[in-house]
Amino acid sequence: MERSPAVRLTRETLYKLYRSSQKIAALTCYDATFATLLENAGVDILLVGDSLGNVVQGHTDTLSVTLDEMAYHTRCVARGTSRAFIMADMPFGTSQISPQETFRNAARLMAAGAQMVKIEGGRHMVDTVDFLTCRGIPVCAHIGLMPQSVHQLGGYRLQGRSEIEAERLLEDAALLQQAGAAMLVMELIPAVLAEQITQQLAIPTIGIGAGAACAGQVLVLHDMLGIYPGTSPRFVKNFMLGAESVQTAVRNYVSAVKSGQFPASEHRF
Ligand SMILES: Nc1nc(=O)c2c([nH]1)NC[C@@H]1CN(c3ccc(C(=O)N[C@@H](CCC(=O)O)C(=O)O)cc3)CN21
Ligand SMILES: CC(C)C(=O)C(=O)O
Ligand SMILES: [Mg+2]
Repeated sequence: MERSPAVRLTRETLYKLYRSSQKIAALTCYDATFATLLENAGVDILLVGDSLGNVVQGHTDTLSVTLDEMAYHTRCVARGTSRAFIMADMPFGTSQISPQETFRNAARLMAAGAQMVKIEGGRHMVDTVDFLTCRGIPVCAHIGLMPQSVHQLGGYRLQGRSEIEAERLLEDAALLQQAGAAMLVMELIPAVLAEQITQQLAIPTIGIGAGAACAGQVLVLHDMLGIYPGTSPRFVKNFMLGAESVQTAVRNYVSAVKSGQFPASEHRF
């Protein structure tokens, strides 16, 4: 039975895709026009990413993006959609102090139209994930390369290379799921590790630079349209090449994710 069009795609619908082994297609989105386009092209999750610091604001990292800015872009995306699932990033500095403060900040993004917030961090975010989840805010955890920690990590580098690092990420994933995380984004980790983590978990994993075994994939919109200046990371594919319109490019991305064709071996580590 089709739900009424007024009802937004729910987390249960995403879980249904996951349980029936259908891949979840996600893209970042920052405004109403693209929100409508992506929704009509079949994108399951619109992520209002703090990557807007790079692609919208022209910064070289995501660190200066504010909660007000995230709420503004979340409102723009929400107005452009009627059924897409909207996830919003908690920007740098809004989830680090305490679970209480994080809840207050996350509530702003939920009020702006998000159905779930995403928080960068491993085991040290367990209390926060539990606090939010118990109080009605679904959380997507984000491990591996955490761009908000770029100065700690020493660059946008592949994570989980050594056995010790890989073991730690496996444990982080299990702890975050146990704390109530509804989904898990894994960024820039070896494909075999992402596969192991995906198999270990009962919640959907969404990969970016994490191979094809994840339950879903996400890319930055401007990267997959080939319009972000500079050289792209290895995990990016330009879907505008050979496509006659933006709509077609996005549709091709959705089918490539659903069929498991993307990411191919040249996009993995
Ligand atoms: N436009 C855009 N796309 C993104 O994917 C993105 C942003 N902005 N802003 C926030 C972070 C930064 N990200 C990045 C940035 C650079 C690399 C990168 O250059 N990676 C190289 C080296 C990997 C390695 O071998 O260690 C690569 O080839 O993928 C990866 C992720 C991901 N996020
Ligand atoms: C790349 C995705 C996962 C993200 O966090 C963002 O766009 O900010
Ligand atoms: Mg982000």
